[in-house]
Amino acid sequence: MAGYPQTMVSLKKMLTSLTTFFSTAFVNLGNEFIPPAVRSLFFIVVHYFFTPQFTLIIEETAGLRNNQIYEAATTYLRTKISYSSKSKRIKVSKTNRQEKLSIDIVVGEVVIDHFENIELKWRLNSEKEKEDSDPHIYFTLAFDKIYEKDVLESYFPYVVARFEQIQKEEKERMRTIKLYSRDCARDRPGGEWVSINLEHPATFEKLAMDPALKMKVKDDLDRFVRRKELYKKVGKVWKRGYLLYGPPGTGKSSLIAAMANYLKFNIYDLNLSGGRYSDADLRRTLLSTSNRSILVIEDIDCGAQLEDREQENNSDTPFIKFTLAGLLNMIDGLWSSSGDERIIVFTTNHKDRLDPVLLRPGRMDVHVHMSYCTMDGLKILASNYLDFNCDHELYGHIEGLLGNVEVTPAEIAEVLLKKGGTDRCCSWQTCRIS
Ligand SMILES: Nc1ncnc2c1ncn2[C@@H]1O[C@H](COP(=O)(O)OP(=O)(O)OP(=O)(O)O)[C@@H](O)[C@H]1O
Repeated sequence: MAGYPQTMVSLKKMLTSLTTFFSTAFVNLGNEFIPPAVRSLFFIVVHYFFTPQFTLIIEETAGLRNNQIYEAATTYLRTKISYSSKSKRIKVSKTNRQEKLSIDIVVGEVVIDHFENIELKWRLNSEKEKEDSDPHIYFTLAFDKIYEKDVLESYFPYVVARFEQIQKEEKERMRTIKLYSRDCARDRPGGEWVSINLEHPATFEKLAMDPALKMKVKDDLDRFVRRKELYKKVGKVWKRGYLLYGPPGTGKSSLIAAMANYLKFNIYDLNLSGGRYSDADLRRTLLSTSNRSILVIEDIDCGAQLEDREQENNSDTPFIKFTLAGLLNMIDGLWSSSGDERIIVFTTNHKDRLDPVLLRPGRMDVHVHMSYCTMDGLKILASNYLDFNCDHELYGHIEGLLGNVEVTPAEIAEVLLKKGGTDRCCSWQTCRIS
């Protein structure tokens, strides 16, 4: 209470004592005679009149710098506006780059927030010193005086933390995902990473694959990104390996794009058959990938370029052909010192050709079988390409056909792409799986 005038302290004590006295007396005397509804009304009135309110003023700047609380409140209160019954007007806007409407508090409006059991009334104010001067905009925050310490020591840090979290999420949403591949035209053996923006529209929702498997992959990714502390605790490199296997055209590349879009991770596409790498080249290549990324090594069964380590005789530079196991050991070694939140995805059309040692957990933790099209997959494709979302009389017939033929989602997508856009119902009737 240091810094408060003595009269304020006495006033506070008196009001608090009065509140306590009236409440106790009322409880003791009234419990038997007064109906509960009247009793609660009494408590509201007592609380309203006898608990002193305290108001804080939060200006836009603190000296020459921005006031962090003001900035945090502006963002934080947007998440509270719709819940506040007191707001009669809100500001709404949307630019053509925004997906959603953004809403803002309007000058003069009150936004109510609750923190633990404290009710907090925010109000945005505007004042002009002179007719032609710029308006002075500031927040006031009113609450019961008894919670002063809680507001200053717990509520404000909470608002700032929420603001930082919202900002982080916003940044993640806006992040452009890059697809890196090797530019082998450069002088260096193995080339350099060059990037383009990944504009692959694949999402988990649009992928034609077994719904349970899709959910399993999504859950696994969620668990992986949440478990930073656990990986640290058990001394494991924070990485996860996926093996996607299945015939060509079943959506392995599409799944990788969906994973990148979902996690907002960049993709590094390492085509080992396209470059000639010495040990040092490969190490440099891997070290120049960033955290929060997916390293893709496609078609790992195409072993011609991944035979046993051997040195080529006809060159001064020791170019080396790698075994996959050698490459993975190198990755483990490098990432154990510099890699965080890394995903490595291998694809193959022939899982059976891979050395079982490579398939063990820790190397390839999750095996995902991308299969020929099933009825569930077909319905998703029909919805993607024809906006067709209900059952169709032909579905029974198609299900029978799918049981007898092996057709990839890519093949079906191709047919639907040709048919889509015209008369949808008619085109659906004429799609044939042959
Ligand atoms: N499961 C799927 N869901 C939705 N679309 C798919 C699926 N599989 C294939 N497609 C469509 O077919 C195209 C080719 O598929 P994709 O390249 O993902 O297959 P892949 O299994 O990676 O083939 P490959 O083994 O030849 O690389 C995709 O761009 C997409 O339009």
